[in-house]
Amino acid sequence: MLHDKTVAFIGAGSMAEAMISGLVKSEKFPTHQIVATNRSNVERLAALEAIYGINSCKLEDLQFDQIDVIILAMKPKDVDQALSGIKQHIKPNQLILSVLAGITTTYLEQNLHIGQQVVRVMPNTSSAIGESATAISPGHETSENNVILTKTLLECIGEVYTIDEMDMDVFTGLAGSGPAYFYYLMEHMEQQGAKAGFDVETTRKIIAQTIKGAANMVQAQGETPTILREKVTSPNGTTAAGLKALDENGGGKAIAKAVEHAAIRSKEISEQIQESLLVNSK
Ligand SMILES: NC(=O)C1=CN([C@@H]2O[C@H](COP(=O)(O)OP(=O)(O)OC[C@H]3O[C@@H](n4cnc5c(N)ncnc54)[C@H](O)[C@@H]3O)[C@@H](O)[C@H]2O)C=CC1
Ligand SMILES: O=C(O)[C@@H]1CCC=N1
Repeated sequence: MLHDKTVAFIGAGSMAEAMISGLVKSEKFPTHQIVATNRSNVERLAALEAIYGINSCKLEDLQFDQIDVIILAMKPKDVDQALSGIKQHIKPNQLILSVLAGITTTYLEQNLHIGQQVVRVMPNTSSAIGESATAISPGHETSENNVILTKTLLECIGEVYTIDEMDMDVFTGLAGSGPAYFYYLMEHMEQQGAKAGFDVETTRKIIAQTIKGAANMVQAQGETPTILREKVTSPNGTTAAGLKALDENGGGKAIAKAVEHAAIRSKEISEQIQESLLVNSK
C-alpha cells in the first residue's frame, strides 16, 4: 500500500524529523518518496536530505499534484498562514494529516476545501525509533481507504490508536507530551546519581535501562503497574522509603497535574485558534 505513495511534510522541525527518521528506519517506504519542506531554512532541509536520504524543497517549489499525503508539521500558531498558503495547490481528495496540538479537524475542514480529507494525528518524538504511541481521529469527510492509509503509514513509526476527537486533548497530555515527563524524571534521577559521585554517562545508561525494563514489564507481562510496583516494594525496605518520600513530596499528584495541564493547554490552543478565526471572519 505504501510503496507507491509520496508523503510531504510542511514544516521540518523536531516532530517532522522524528517521523521522517521512523519512516526511513521502518524500510517500508522508499526514502525518495518522502519530501520535507519549510518556508526558508534551506540549511535545515539540506541536513535532513543528508541524514535520511529523503528529498526536500522550499514549500513554494513543492509539486503538490505529485503528493499523496501532506503532513502539516508547523507550530499551531502558524497554521492559519500555512493553510492559506497551501489551499490553492491542493485538491479536496488529497489526504491531509495534521500533527498540530489543539488543531481540530473542524478547523482544518473550515479552512481547506469542501470535502477535504483530513486526519488529526498525535504522535510523539519516539517516532524517531518506531516507538511512538500515536492517536488518529479522522475528519468528517475522510474515506475509509484514507483512514487505512493513515494507519498503515503511522504504523511504520509505532503503535496507532483510533480515538474519538473529544479525547485528543487528554491523549496529547498523556502521550504527545508524555516522553518529556520521563526525560524530566531521568534528569532528576541523573542529578541524584551525580551527587552521589556516579559519572553521568553510566548513570544515564542505568536509568534508561531501568525505565525501559519497567515499560517492557507492563507490556510483556500484562500485569497492572500497581501489582508490578507492589512486587518491587518489600515491607520496610528501600522502595517503601523511596515511595513514601515521593508521596510526601507530591510525586503522584505532580504527575497527574502534568497530564491534566498539558490537556488543558491543548484545549486552550483549539479555543484560541477558533476565536481568531471568528475575529478574522468579522
Ligand atoms: N515536538 C513534539 O514532541 C510534538 C509536536 N507536535 C506538533 O508538531 C508541530 C511541530 O512541532 P515541532 O516540530 O516541535 O516544532 P518546530 O518549531 O521544531 O518545527 C516547526 C517547523 O515548521 C516550519 N514552519 C512554520 N510555519 C510554516 C509554514 N507556514 N509553512 C511551512 N513550514 C512552516 C518551521 O520553519 C519549522 O521547521 C506542532 O504543531 C506540535 O504541536 C505533536 C506531537 C509531538
Ligand atoms: O509541546 C507541545 O505543544 C507539543 C505537542 C505535544 C508535544 N509537544
